[in-house]
Amino acid sequence: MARYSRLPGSVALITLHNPPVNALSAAVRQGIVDAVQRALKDPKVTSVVICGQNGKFCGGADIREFAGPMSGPPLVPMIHAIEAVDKPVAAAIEGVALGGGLELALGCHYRIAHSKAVLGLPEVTLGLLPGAGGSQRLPRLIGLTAALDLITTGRHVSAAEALKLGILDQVTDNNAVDLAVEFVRSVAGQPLDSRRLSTLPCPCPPDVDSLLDKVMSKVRQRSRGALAPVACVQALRAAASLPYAQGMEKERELMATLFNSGQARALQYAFFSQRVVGKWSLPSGASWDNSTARTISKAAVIGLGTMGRGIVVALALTGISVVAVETQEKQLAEASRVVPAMLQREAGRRRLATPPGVISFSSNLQDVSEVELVIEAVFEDMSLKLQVFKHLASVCRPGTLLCSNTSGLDIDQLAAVTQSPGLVVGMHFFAPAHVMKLLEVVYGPRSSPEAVATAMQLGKRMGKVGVAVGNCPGFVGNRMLKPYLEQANFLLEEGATPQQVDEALEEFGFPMGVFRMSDLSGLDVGWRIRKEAGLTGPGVESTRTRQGRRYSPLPDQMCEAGRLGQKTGKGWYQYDGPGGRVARSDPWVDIFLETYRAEHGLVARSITPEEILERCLYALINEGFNILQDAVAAGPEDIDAIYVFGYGWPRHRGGPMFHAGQVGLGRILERLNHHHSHPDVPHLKPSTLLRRLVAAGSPPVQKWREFINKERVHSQL
Ligand SMILES: CCCCCCCCCCCCC[C@H](O)CC(=O)SCCNC(=O)CCNC(=O)[C@H](O)C(C)(C)COP(=O)(O)OP(=O)(O)OC[C@H]1O[C@@H](n2cnc3c(N)ncnc32)[C@H](O)[C@@H]1OP(=O)(O)O
Repeated sequence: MARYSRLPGSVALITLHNPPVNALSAAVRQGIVDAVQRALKDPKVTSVVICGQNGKFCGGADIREFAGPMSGPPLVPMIHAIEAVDKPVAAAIEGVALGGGLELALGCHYRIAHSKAVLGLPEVTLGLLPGAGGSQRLPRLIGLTAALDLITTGRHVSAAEALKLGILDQVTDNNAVDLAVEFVRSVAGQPLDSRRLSTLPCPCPPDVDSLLDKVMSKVRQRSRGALAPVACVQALRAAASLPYAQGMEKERELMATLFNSGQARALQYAFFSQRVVGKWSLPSGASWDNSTARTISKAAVIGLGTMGRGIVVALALTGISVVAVETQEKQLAEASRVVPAMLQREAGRRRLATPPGVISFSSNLQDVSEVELVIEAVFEDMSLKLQVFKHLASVCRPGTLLCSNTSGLDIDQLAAVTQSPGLVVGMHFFAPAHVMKLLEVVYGPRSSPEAVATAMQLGKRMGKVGVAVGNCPGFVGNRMLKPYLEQANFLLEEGATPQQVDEALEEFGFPMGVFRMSDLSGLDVGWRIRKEAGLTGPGVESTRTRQGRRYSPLPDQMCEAGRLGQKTGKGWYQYDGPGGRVARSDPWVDIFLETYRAEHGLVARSITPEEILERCLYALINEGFNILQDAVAAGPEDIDAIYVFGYGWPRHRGGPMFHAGQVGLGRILERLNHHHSHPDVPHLKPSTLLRRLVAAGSPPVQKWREFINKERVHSQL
């Protein structure tokens, strides 16, 4: 709703009230329409201020309402009516003015903000465009070029930047509502024509068409199949070339297309998933709202390889003092040189002042004795990690939280060598750790709620999307990756090339196909894991069946040939020397595959992109169902957030589990059954949970959590 009050004198104050972010629900819109009418009719009112309750102007249209039928007064005419008022109307912006919130402010004649306010039109991130006049008013206010940047990226800007761009008229460190009231009083009675943005021309550079074409091709390249960024450019083209009314018609048309698209539903689901995972719970019943996190001010990172360096930077950026330990002198010297530069670069990218002197480097593990939390990031080797944990247990003061950045080893085994297993959790970062948003917080059977809460809160401080997951080999992300990689290798055996597989996945929306990705991360990573698991190495027979399952030795043979990926200049592709980044197909790989197939009596067949997607993605999705069944992830949102934020799953496809729902669970089951019955692809046995969901009529993804809990109570899973 919106509250109306008449301030002493002649100013009407309209306060939006819809906690927590004053989203423009039907009731709020109705409240605004009524309040504006009242202000118009009251002859004593000469000017109006619109503000938001609790220091937040407005977080935009109420996204939850998008799922149902529209009700209440529509936003577009409401904002038009405000712009048409013949008494000055100012928006007093505190906290946020985002999406429809900023569009409402653009309909006002003046905008005054607190210096800490944040503004933006992030609709593109929800699969939409600013559909309440924002695509037409903003370029008229700040010019086409700046509007293209803000609207196609959806980025938030500070009040200072908004003032510079011309979005705001004034910024204050004091009370923005008081200033707005004072301001509208001072301009009461002055002509408003030049303040009505819809009546202004759109400032454009002389080469407007070439600018729009350039932005369009950039956006198409960056968005990998996402519709909204393209529609945003089309709407801005309309703003640049058409009168306002026709531009609004185009905005409405584009919005209608987007609004009904599966992509908008997927992106809105992704928005809420990100928030759902923050409300974690453990099988024990401990959860985000009944567990207390410790506030960490001093931490240590052990091991300064690529991961450790990134973690040090991520911690330092939050202002935490970090002891960075590396026992190998050469590695320590390099890290001491490289990490401060990384910190400075990342602080610059985030427009932050570099936190001075918060990192101290050491080669001595004793130096971590005073910290409150340690993150171990040594080489992925269990015996080494056990050694480090034993040492930490003896060096750290009692009560120190001990975390491991392992990407899939047993957290419980590490906890067992310490005196306080309750204070051990996994904090699995993704490379580069200071950039990638995902953090898997891994709890073992003995991890305390306090340890999980602390790791989750620390993740949030670092700007990560933390997802609490159970302890099993590979946790969630890497466990699902295994069957995906396996199918990709099987496809090579059956006749596909690495390029064909990668093209199908990139066309789907992944930034990189599976083989380009393997080349980037290094083929030896998986090789080492397979050797540890006894799947390959000296003494293991070179067959296509290992440990009772179909196995492809192709990646092992690549490693044996010294083709470890980008770092050796050769992998599934060839590069311009070691460290090269541009992948080119390599005839060597074609011959290698042909020879391999001949040796094993395999006849290459033609494989369609559809089969590639089904085999790779349905394998991954099927493992997702197994993970839900095993309660390693609390709900599909957890898996989807992990894949969107850590594994390059295209956000406009929501995540693997959401995608399964979009494709249809019945269809996924049918295709898994089909491939499973194929004599050479036995791995794709559909999960029990998937079968039970289909049997229950394929409920929507939002209902799966409840379904799983019920099934568990009735011991059906
Ligand atoms: C049928 C054919 C029709 C065709 C024509 C259609 C025409 C339709 C015309 C519609 C016009 C639309 C106009 C407009 O352009 C569209 C929009 O405005 S879309 C919304 C844009 N806004 C945003 O994207 C902002 C989203 N929110 C945030 O970024 C953040 O929440 C925040 C505001 C920065 C605050 O961050 P935090 O403090 O960290 O808090 P949280 O993020 O945890 O949020 C707290 C709580 O609030 C919920 N929430 C946040 N924003 C919204 C919102 N806009 N609507 C609903 N709910 C919101 C969030 O989910 C959290 O909820 P909780 O998890 O606590 O339950």
